[in-house]
Amino acid sequence: MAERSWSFSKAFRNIFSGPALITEDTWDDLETALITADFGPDVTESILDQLREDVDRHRVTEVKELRSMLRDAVEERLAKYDPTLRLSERPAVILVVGVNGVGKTTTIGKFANYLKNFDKRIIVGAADTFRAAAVEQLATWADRAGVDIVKPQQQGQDPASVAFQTVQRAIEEDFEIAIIDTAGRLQTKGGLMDELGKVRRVIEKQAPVAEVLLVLDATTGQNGLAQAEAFIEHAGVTGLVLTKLDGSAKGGFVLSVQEKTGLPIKLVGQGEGITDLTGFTPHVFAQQLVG
Ligand SMILES: Nc1nc2c(ncn2[C@@H]2O[C@H](COP(=O)(O)OP(=O)(O)OP(=O)(O)O)[C@@H](O)[C@H]2O)c(=O)[nH]1
Repeated sequence: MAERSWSFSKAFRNIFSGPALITEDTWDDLETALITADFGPDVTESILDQLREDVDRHRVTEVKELRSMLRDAVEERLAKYDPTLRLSERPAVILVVGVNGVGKTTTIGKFANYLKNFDKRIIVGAADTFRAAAVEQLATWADRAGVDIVKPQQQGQDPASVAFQTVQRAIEEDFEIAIIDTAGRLQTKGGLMDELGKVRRVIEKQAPVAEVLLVLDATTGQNGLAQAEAFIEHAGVTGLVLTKLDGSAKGGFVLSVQEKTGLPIKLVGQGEGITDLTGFTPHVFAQQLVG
């Protein structure tokens, strides 16, 4: 398996190249490595406490044993959150939200393509109506994925009306899943949330919202999280999508973002291609992260 940019194994290799027995230096090195990988101070401390306890209890003395212990600790923490997408409603309406440029439109294209592999009938809605380019970008992705799209009739049309029309078409024409793109610009927090609130209310006249997915750019780490705070507080987010993990050196963000937000990661983007999106599997992820 190719080593990923965010994998922790390089840092771990450095720890391995030191003495074979666990010393205070080992713990210092491990702490530095965890912080560098953006686990954040709280998660780092908590993992170290847990490992020290386990090392004492099981009388572990060798550095190499720490690796599998760390892998298990990371997996156990990742698995506390349920990554299952709730798509059983008909239609299952998914709202995709997040700040500018995090990869919402790209994610929708990849996600539509991924769902098509399960023989689902998908429609996407371009409710980011302020930028003509945003609508065209989604149309290109819809085309690539081979799914239908509802576009605004004119630029600047009320996003809620595009969302309404998307869900209406889904119901009338038996689409199983409707994925709605929303504007990413960070206006005043109030304006943005009013707009999203309206989109939601209008959808709910016809069908419940199955998922509100908040897209986060993994390369921005903890900063990106601060920017997305308004969505987490007000948009009724049900799950996270981490994009651009392929360009990130900070795999620890994956764990700290779940613990900080209390929200499960449901999808992971690792590239710009249409197949570069996967579901989130704690076991696989912990394996790739720790090595
Ligand atoms: N490397 C990499 N690039 C990505 C990934 N996801 C998205 N991108 C790139 O990120 C850039 C922004 O993606 P968009 O999908 O336009 O982002 P957006 O959130 O819809 O942007 P706005 O509509 O402006 O809010 C594009 O150049 C994408 O190709 C990913 O997983 N990996």
